[in-house]
Amino acid sequence: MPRFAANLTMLFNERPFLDRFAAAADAGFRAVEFLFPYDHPAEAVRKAAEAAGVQIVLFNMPPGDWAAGERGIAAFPDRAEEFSRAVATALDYAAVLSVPRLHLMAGVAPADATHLARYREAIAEAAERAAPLGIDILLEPLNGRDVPGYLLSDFAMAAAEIAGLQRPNVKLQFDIYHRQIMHGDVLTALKEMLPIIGHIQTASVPARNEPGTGELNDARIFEWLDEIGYQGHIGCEYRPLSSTEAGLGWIAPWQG
Ligand SMILES: O=C(O)[C@@H](O)C(=O)CO
Ligand SMILES: [Mg+2]
Repeated sequence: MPRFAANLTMLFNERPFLDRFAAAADAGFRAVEFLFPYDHPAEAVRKAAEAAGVQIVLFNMPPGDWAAGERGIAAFPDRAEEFSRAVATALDYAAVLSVPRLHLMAGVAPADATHLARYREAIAEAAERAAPLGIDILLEPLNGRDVPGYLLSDFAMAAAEIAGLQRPNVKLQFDIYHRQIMHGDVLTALKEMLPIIGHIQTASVPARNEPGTGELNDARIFEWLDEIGYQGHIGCEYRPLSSTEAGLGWIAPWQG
């Protein structure tokens, strides 16, 4: 049976961030993920998750100036010091929150030799510092329609980077929504990439709403993940069509 994690950046965001943990638990979720916890002290986030009885399975490292459109700083040679501080911040939060994986965003940058070399160096640094804490560093290709110019939009490139780095705690964040927009062939790719997948996320395509409302047979994909032996969580990273709760009918058959 697939295990779903509510993405608290997109779901239950009718409420303040710290209230979303209890709302997710009330809706039957036992796990959550989100983009960024950094507006709140780690201890406050830990207490909210603990009180709700939910496990936090993923969040992102600081991405630079998100409001200004930045989507990561890893690929920029002149941001190396800021990147090192971001690693420290993310690892501090992950330790308090007992979170086993962090998404490292590349940045909106050309995939030229300079940016690629720095990207690899940054991933290696994050992986090296995360390894003793048992934390995985995840790379997620983002589709080029939502994030034009993002350095990592190709799943084969992500797989090649992970293979090239040869660090067991660097893994792929396979977001089915981005995969379908960029390449399609979702079932085959999930099976082939399973050995390097550290986390999966889902949403309908193309509108990024509830599973079951788009062009893919999402129920079949969830069955497939069981068939191929995926053991991790599936992050529900979609924008509800109306309220979060009103749109949760799709999950009933999977909540046991
Ligand atoms: O798919 C996404 O957009 C997220 O998983 C993310 O981390 C970057 O926006
Ligand atoms: Mg995603």
